[in-house]
Amino acid sequence: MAAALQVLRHLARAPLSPLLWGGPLARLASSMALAEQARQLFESTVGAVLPGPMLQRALSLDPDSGQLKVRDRSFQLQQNLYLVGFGKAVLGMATAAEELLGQHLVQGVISVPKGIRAAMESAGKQEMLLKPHSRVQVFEGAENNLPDRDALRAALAIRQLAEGLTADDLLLVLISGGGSALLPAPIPPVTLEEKQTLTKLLAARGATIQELNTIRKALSQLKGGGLAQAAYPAQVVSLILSDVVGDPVEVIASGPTVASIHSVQDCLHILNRYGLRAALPRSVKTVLARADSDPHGPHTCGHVLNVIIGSNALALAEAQKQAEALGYRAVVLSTAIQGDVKSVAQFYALLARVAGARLTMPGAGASVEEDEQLYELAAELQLPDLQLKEALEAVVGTRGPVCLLAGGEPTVQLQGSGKGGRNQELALRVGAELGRWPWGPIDVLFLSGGTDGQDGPTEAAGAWVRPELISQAAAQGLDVAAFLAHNDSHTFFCRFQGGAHLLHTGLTGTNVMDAHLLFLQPR
Ligand SMILES: Nc1ncnc2c1ncn2[C@@H]1O[C@H](COP(=O)(O)OP(=O)(O)OP(=O)(O)O)[C@@H](O)[C@H]1O
Ligand SMILES: O=C(O)[C@H](O)CO
Repeated sequence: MAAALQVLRHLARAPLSPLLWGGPLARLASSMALAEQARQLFESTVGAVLPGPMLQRALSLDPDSGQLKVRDRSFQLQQNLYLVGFGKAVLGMATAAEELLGQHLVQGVISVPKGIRAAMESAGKQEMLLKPHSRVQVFEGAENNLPDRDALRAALAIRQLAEGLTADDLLLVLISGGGSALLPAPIPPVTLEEKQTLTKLLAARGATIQELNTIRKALSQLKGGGLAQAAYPAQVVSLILSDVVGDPVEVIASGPTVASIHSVQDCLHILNRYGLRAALPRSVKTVLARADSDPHGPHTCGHVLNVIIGSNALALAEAQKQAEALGYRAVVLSTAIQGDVKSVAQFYALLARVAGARLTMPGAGASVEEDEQLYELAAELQLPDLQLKEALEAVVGTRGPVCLLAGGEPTVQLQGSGKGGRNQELALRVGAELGRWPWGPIDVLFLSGGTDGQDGPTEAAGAWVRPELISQAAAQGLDVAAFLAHNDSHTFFCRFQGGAHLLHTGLTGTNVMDAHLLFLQPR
C-alpha cells in the first residue's frame, strides 16, 4: 500500500502527458494529476488575496510627488501617514503597507491574534513579519477569538493614536476578519467581562454575524463608526479584507469606520430573539437606554474612504482564470454558499451528477427528477448570487474538462466530540454522496478548503474527495457514516490513504472564508 502511494505521489507531480490517457494506469495517473491541479487551483485562490499582492493592487504611490492613489481618490503624503489595524490577516497587511509607504509612515498600532508572529516565524513566512525597526507597534491578544485584556489594551492604544490626529494627517486602517474581538472598547459602565459573556451567549445560541455585530456596535466606543469619529478631522482610508458573505463593510469587524444604521430597537429585537433580554446586566441596559436619547446621533463618516481590497469573489475570479489557462471551462457558481453542511453537500453531489450527465450525454442528461431536486435544493439554500442555470448551460456542449467554483461558509451543527472542520466535513459528506451513482467515463473531484489554511481546530486547510471514497474507505476498514456521526472528519482523513486527501497549506496569513472546487473531467 505504501509503495503504491509513493507511485501515486510521483505521478501526481508528473506533468500532464497525453500518453498517460487511456488504460487503467492512465486513469489512475490522470485522476492523481487532477488532484494536483485541484491543489494548485486552491493555492491560486489563496494567492490572489495574500496581503502583499492585495495591498499592491489597492495602493499606488508616486515616489516623486508623494501622491497616494486609492481607487479614484488621491492623498498627499508628507510624513503625515498613520496606520492602525485589527484582524487575523492584519500582520501581513501592515508589513506590506509599511513596505510600500514606509517613508511617510509616522506611527502605527495593530491588534493581531495571540501567537501569530511565532506561528508565521515557524512557518518561514518572513513576508508576513514586520522588519526589526518597524514603526508599527504590535499587540497580540483575543485568544480563541474572544476579546480579552490584551486586546483591550490594543484598542485603547489605537483610540489614543486616532484621537491625536489633525486635519493634515491620513489614517490608514487595515481591517480583516476577527477584527471585532481584537478591538474591544466597551462603553462604560459595560465591562469587558460583560461584553465577553454576551458575545459568547449570542454566538452559542446561533446568532448570525450580522446580529452579533449589531450588538457589539451598540456597546462599543470604536465599532460602528467610532474609530472614524475618533480620528476626525484626519482623513481616513480603510482597506478591508472581507470574511463575510456579500462583503458588507458595516458588518466586517463591526464596521469601525462605517456609521451604524441600527437603532436600539434592532438590538432589543435581537436580544429578545435569543432569550437574552430579561437577563441583561444593568450596565448594558444603561448604555442602550442612553443611546436612545443620545443628542449627537450616529457617528458621521464623510471623511472616510472604505475599500474592499480582498474577498471571496476576487479569490475565485483568480482561480477561474487559472483553471481556464489549464484548459477547463470554468464557471463561478456563487460566493455566498451558506447553510447546513449536510444540505450543501447534497447540493454539490447532485450538481456533479446533473452537470456530469450533461457533459457526457448532452442529449440525455440526468433524470428530470434529479434536475428538479437540484433546483429545489438550491432554492432551499437561498443562495442570492447562485449562477446554477448559467453553469449548467455552460457545461452542455463543452465536452472538455469543467471546473465549477464557489465560496462561502456553510455551518456544522456539532453533535460529536470528534476532530474536524467545516471543510473536511463538507468534503467527506460530498464524497459519501458521490458514491451513490456510477460515473462512467468521467473523473469527478471535489475540494473544500479554508483560505486561512486552518479548518476548525485542525492542522489541515481542508480535503478533496472522489466518488470511490466510500468503497476505498471500506476496503481500509473505515466506516464513513460512523466518522460523520461524531463530526470526526479530520480523524477519517488522517487515516484514509495515509492522509493523502488532506490539504495542508499552513497558516496562509489571509482569510476570505472557504473555497469549493468541483472538477468534472471526461476520460
Ligand atoms: N469536529 C468538527 N467538525 C466539523 N466542524 C467543526 C468541528 N469543530 C469545529 N468545527 C467548526 O469549525 C469552525 C471554527 O473553526 P475556525 O476557527 O476555522 O472557523 P471560524 O471561527 O469561522 O474562523 P474563520 O472565519 O477565520 O475560518 C466552526 O464553524 C465550527 O463549527
Ligand atoms: O471580526 C468579525 O466581526 C468577524 O470576523 C466578521 O468580520
